[in-house]
Amino acid sequence: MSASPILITGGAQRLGRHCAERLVDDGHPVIVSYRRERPELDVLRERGIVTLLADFATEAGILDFLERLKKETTSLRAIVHNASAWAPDVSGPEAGENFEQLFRIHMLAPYLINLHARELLEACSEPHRDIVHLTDYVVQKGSRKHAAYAASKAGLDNLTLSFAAMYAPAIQVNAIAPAMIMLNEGDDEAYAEKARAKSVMEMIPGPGVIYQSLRYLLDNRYVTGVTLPVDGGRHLR
Ligand SMILES: NC(=O)C1=CN([C@@H]2O[C@H](COP(=O)(O)OP(=O)(O)OC[C@H]3O[C@@H](n4cnc5c(N)ncnc54)[C@H](OP(=O)(O)O)[C@@H]3O)[C@@H](O)[C@H]2O)C=CC1
Ligand SMILES: Nc1nc2c(c(=O)[nH]1)N=C([C@H](O)[C@@H](O)CO)CN2
Repeated sequence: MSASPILITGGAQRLGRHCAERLVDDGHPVIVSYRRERPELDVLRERGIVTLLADFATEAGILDFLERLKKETTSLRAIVHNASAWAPDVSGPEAGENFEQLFRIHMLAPYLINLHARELLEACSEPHRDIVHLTDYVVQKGSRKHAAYAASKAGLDNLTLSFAAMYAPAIQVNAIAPAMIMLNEGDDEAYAEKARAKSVMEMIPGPGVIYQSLRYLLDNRYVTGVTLPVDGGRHLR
């Protein structure tokens, strides 16, 4: 019997892409969802990664993705909810739509995918099945410029508890809460220096630390309903 794939949403770039490639290196079949076509996706396809188009900005987009996911596979080893928009708050008439879009990407998509793909996880013949939510350190603290983003990630963090209780013991459900893992294009040295100074580890570690955390959750048989902070000790500053 062939191994069940691991689904990573928003896996075309940065942390999701790094995890997808490392999982393939470790021998796992992988499915990634992507929103925008780009040449880098061909590199993933050449490595055997299945790529599925998905836009979680609308409920229809989420349900359409689920339909195509079920045509692609009959089982899943794990789901990693990584897709995200780090959209700043806006004022004026677009504020409500911005909030609702972040709610759909960070909360409604994981909620509906967890509900509708439960049967795929239960069909996995391996002993471990996992759901992992990528949240954010700001869930604890709020954010002056990304309040809607932080609130929707806080909702995702809370869903970790409910799904962990609902799906135990068959499926473990946990969250990873990162802070400053990778700079964005256009961030300058002054921004990087400020970012490094926010944690006691004083570094910008890169995506390897997220893969290590994901690997830990995938391999562990007794951890569920927890949020694993990966933030360089922000609370100690
Ligand atoms: N990077 C960091 O330092 C930190 C990251 N995190 C969290 O870790 C996770 C990964 O971070 P990072 O790699 O930086 O994330 P990115 O900002 O690179 O986003 C990941 C993917 O989400 C996809 N996405 C965005 N909007 C939608 C949508 N409407 N529908 C479907 N997919 C969408 C994008 O797809 P496409 O590219 O195809 O448009 C993108 O590739 C995220 O959940 C993030 O919030 C938390 C704290 C710090
Ligand atoms: N979806 C995303 N979420 C976050 C990103 C990002 O690029 N995409 N970036 C951050 C920052 O690195 C932040 O941790 C430091 O300013 C947070 N979330």
